[in-house]
Amino acid sequence: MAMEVDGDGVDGILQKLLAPPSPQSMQNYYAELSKQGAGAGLQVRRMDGDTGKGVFANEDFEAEELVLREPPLVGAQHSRNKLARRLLLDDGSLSEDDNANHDDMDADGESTTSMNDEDQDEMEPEDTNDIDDDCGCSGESKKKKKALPSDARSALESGALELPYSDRFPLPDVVPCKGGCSDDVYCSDKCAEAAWTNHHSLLCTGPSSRCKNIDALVSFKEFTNETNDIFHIAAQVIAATVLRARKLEGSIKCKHESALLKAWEPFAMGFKLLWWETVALPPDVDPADERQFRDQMKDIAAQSLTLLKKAIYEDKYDPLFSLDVYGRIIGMFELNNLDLVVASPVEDYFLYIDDLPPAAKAEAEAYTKPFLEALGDDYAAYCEGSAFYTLQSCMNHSCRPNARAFKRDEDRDGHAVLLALRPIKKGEEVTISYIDEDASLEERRAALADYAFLCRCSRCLEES
Ligand SMILES: C[S@@+](CC[C@H](N)C(=O)[O-])C[C@H]1O[C@@H](n2cnc3c(N)ncnc32)[C@H](O)[C@@H]1O
Repeated sequence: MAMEVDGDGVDGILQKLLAPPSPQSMQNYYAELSKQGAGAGLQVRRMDGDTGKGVFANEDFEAEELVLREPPLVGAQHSRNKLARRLLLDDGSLSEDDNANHDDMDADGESTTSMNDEDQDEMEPEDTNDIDDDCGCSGESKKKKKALPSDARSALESGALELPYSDRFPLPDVVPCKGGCSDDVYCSDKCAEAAWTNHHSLLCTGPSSRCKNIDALVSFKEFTNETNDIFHIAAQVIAATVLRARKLEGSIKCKHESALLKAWEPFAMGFKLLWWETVALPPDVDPADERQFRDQMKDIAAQSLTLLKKAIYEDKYDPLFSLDVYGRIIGMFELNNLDLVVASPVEDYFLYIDDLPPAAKAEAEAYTKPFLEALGDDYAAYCEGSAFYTLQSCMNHSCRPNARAFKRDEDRDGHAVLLALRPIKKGEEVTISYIDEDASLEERRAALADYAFLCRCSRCLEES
């Protein structure tokens, strides 16, 4: 059945989905966000020249003052991190509970954020604020592990053994997915409900899923895990748009086109370039093979889209499922996302034991040592993912930034948190650094190549 269109035809709607938002719609959208309390004290404005839009202070901020705290629009834990954690659990970890809550970015838990530019082969977190770069990710364990004696594991599981001082480290509840899949778990019913309503009901592989072809969805997820996590996020964007468009049609009798465009609005605001044309050429690819490399990336994206379409395609929203839109969603994420790192409560527990006075430590370690040996370096495994934030993603880079992403003690969830690095005056642009700004001009330029622009900040202009 052909798509029922309201007037512009399928190509016209596709063009509207791909077009940058008009200054008026942008102003209305961000003003509405601000009314809802997001980014009060900030204003998004189009910049002079070709830098697109930027974020400006609408009030004075003191040094170290909170500039922005906002929830993610979409995000996911890296599948490699998830799989590694599952292996870790099978391998005899303390309890499945330590994996709770972090599979979804709305979850509670201590986390750090940083601008992310990782490629499919580079899963290292960069610049994770208050956590060392050597993150001890469970996928990269160095210390040799020792199998956990089975009696120790079963004693813990049956409740016969309680680890010393563990009552001081209450682990969050694990809320399973509403649809019955085992792909995701949540920290609360609210969190599970929000993900279900937003995107997960269409992307769930469990018995109550609203996806019409679960086998295809499973194939899509397997393909994504093997190739690039970014496709999980692109699927979330598409599913969220479809679900919102359906709701809008139901509630205000919007025709398909208007419902689709309205549902797409939050993503329409994001800065978008075609992913395969934007990614920086990896150092091991000969520049002479650049075209071939980009075509390969495009081909992988096309394969993943074919699988996703088999699972959740709706002909009335056909333009949303085009390769052009898919490539720009991925490009938007690649250029704008933040890394999110959630520290494991298991690490806090072992550090606490390590810090006990000698006698108490020796007594506690009689119980904890086999568990620590079974975990190896993974005792400190973080939950890592990345997410897209509406306002933070509008912030331009500066090699002399006046704000930075940082988690304070009270920021124990997946929100992006930005603090002023120095006093910021009303009317001044708020900027963050996407890279390590302590590097030389040449190194900074090389690092920013991943973001596909030549920096025109005041420092680069001075130094060049
Ligand atoms: C995360 S977005 C920032 C918001 C963006 N200006 C917009 O219109 O949505 C990153 C993009 O903004 C532009 N940009 C950010 N910082 C810049 C800078 N210092 N110099 C030149 N362009 C910059 C580049 O095009 C970059 O790819």
